[in-house]
Amino acid sequence: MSAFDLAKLEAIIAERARSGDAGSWTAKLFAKGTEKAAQKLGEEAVETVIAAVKHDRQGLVSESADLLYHWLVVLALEGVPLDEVMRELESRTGQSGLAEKAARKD
Ligand SMILES: N=c1c2ncn([C@@H]3O[C@H](COP(=O)(O)OP(=O)(O)OP(=O)(O)O)[C@@H](O)[C@H]3O)c2ncn1[C@@H]1O[C@H](COP(=O)(O)O)[C@@H](O)[C@H]1O
Repeated sequence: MSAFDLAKLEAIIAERARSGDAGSWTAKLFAKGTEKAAQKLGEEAVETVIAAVKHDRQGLVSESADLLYHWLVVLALEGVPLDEVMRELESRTGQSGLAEKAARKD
């Protein structure tokens, strides 16, 4: 299991965004804003789907990494911390999550 995780990538993205470094893809995306970053996110999602349906295992790994990176960039641009998404996912697990889901259907 890799020691790398999405929280570490989120921290790297925040640091690179602040850097304004001309050689930084992250800084360039931040300068262009949510619309461009969300467009890239959509492209990476489509490329991930294509790799999956082609059963291209290495492509699926590589496109998934691109997808997660661009997803975190969009979250950061919109001021949504990764932890908020994790808490949302957590709320959907176990009994309390199921109870909430049932309540939403009423
Ligand atoms: N994980 C990533 C990551 N995944 C994808 N990309 C970049 O996303 C870009 C877009 O991918 P595409 O396949 O669409 O490339 P492209 O065809 O050149 O792009 P367009 O022509 O469509 O604009 C590429 O330039 C990739 O390098 C990433 N760029 C950065 N990171 C992480 O962010 C860190 C900081 O990077 P910089 O901001 O570049 O310093 C890195 O150390 C990595 O940890």
